[in-house]
Amino acid sequence: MSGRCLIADADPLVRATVRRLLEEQGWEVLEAWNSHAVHEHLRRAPLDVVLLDDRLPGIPVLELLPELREIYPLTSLIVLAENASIDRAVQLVKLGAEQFLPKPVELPVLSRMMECVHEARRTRSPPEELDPFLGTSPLIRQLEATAQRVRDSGRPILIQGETGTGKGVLACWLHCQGPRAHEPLIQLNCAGLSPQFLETELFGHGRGAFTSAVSRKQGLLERAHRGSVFLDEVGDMDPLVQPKLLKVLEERRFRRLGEVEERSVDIRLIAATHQDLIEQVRTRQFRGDLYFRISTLPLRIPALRERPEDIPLLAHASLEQLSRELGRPGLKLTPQAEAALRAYPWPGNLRELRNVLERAVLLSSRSTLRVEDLEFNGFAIARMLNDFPGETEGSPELNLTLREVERRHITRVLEAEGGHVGRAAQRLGIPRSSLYQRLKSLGLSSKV
Ligand SMILES: Nc1ncnc2c1ncn2[C@@H]1O[C@H](COP(=O)(O)OP(=O)(O)OP(=O)(O)O)[C@@H](O)[C@H]1O
Repeated sequence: MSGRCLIADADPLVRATVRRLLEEQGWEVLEAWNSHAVHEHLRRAPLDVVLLDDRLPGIPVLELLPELREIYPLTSLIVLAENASIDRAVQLVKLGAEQFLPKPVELPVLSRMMECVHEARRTRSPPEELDPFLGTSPLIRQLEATAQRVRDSGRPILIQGETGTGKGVLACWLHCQGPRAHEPLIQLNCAGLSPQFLETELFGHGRGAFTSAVSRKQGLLERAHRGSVFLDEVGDMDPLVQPKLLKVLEERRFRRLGEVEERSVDIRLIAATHQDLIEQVRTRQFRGDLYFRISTLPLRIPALRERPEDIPLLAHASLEQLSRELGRPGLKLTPQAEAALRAYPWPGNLRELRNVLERAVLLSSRSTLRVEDLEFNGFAIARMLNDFPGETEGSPELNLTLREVERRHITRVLEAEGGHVGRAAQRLGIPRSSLYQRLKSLGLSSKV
């Protein structure tokens, strides 16, 4: 058996006994005598299992467990407890303990438990990582090249892109492929958070900082020490909190709410937004100094409609994933269904593509999906089915030429944009001049 485990117990005798047993089983064993040392070990390198004494000095185990669960979801936590009741065991498991073992520890029981944990970890399939750069379009190739260049820099990164373009997926890639990969990645969505909640989440608070602050709380920045913080929807960050974030980025120092003592922290910020931050700076919703600080390395993820040539590849990758997840091998699309996917403007981007395909797979018993299996959102569905009608034998629309399909699609996008050629061209992913040329060659007018 192999794996890295940590025995966290203030009693050196317990540590030595457990260490001997586990080393005989082939585990690499580390020791900690308080909660601080547990965090230190976990920060340095990933651990498969942490054996945690219920009365470990430092942060109380009831606080430590959910914290570890959140920051290190892949580490198994086993609590060792003296005179513990069933209620206590249930409470510990609810807070994130995977197993519970009464003290004094019976070594054969511990040995068996570690074998089970090892077996469960061995058979647990790793979460599937999504490739943020799937596609051959110049826009996505350029994004990958820029992301590769900025990946290893410790400077803040700003990811911009419409909803569902994969900003979160790219943030994970930047962290997991970068030099901080073995340190925590902590994520927070700033949308809709009150300034006080956002501040305590980020910076933590001291005891009595406000009425309900009965104990001290470590903020996300501290938990992300040496790792990365992913702040999603950073454009929604309350203006009261923005200068405090700027201070952390510039001086690497901050204060917990209600404390005077300054703490230092080393984090890499990855921020994301679907908003136009420059416009927000202009309207004074976002501080200019913070914008300049976080936007030195900007990455813009293109919308799906700007790279329609990537849609078939992305759709097939999603179908392969769905095949594995749902046990439905050989999922495919008819050429007409593929064309319908390419023609749709995808306001919800990759998230919507995945949803449309998942719904189609779940609702259809066919393994080759047809146009009528695809259900697009709202108004688009009627139009899509008009343009790409059912694939029943002999359907006259099957005889539509590509030119006719193109004509119908351009008309539809122009209508949706109220005849605005610039915006329609953007949606179609082509330059304005090309759209004018196409309108002319198809005998269409931009007036709708
Ligand atoms: N590279 C990708 N390959 C396949 N699917 C993807 C990819 N990127 C994103 N998705 C799909 O889109 C969903 C949304 O991704 P993500 O949350 O990263 O987008 P986002 O831009 O952060 O969205 P929001 O603006 O709403 O926060 C994912 O759960 C996944 O289903």
